[in-house]
Amino acid sequence: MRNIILASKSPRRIEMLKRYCEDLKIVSPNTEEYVDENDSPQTTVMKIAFEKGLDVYKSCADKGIIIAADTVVYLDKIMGKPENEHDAFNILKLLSGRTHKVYTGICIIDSINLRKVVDYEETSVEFNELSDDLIKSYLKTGEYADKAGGYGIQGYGELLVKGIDGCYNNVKGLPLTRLNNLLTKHFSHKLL
Ligand SMILES: Cc1cn([C@H]2C[C@H](O)[C@@H](COP(=O)(O)OP(=O)(O)OP(=O)(O)O)O2)c(=O)[nH]c1=O
Repeated sequence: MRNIILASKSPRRIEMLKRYCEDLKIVSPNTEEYVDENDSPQTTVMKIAFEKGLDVYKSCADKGIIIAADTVVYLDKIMGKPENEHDAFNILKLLSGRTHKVYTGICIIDSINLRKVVDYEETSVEFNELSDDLIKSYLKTGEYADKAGGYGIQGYGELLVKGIDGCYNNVKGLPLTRLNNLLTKHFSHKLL
């Protein structure tokens, strides 16, 4: 049985993958998340996921299948985690009453057989009209801080969302179905 190594410090990614990998090894990547203005959101998340995977490939003594991911929100521009509460307020104002895309890039590296696959998943998320009062109440929960786009669909952020089209887990930061398909097709490994 090959080691599965998650290159992430995201509590959501850890929780999601742990359900399928009892002996999951977790290694935090040490990378700067640089966004090139000329890149599409799809290219951006794949590049950053690859950088995270490569960093852990270089630093981790254990060999196995390394999985890394990166999530951004896209509406008119690429949005990562808000810098502060004010930034989060402006992002949520922009998302209010509109449909945005969430992209998660996945990078899988087999450090034994030296194979690598990079891909992404896309989900559309429609937001309710958000009053300034609702945004302020939401920000008070503090949930916005470590989330792309300043909200968490799996938390109080569910009240901001009118509907989604596509993979729910992709919005939470790890598209499990796409990951399982990639693992099965390219690495002969099944999550279940
Ligand atoms: C939109 C949205 C994002 N998110 C999270 C998923 C990601 O953890 C985070 C985006 O940040 P990322 O930079 O993708 O990941 P991270 O810094 O949390 O973790 P690591 O780089 O160590 O893997 O936003 C939610 O949890 N719920 C949501 O609804």
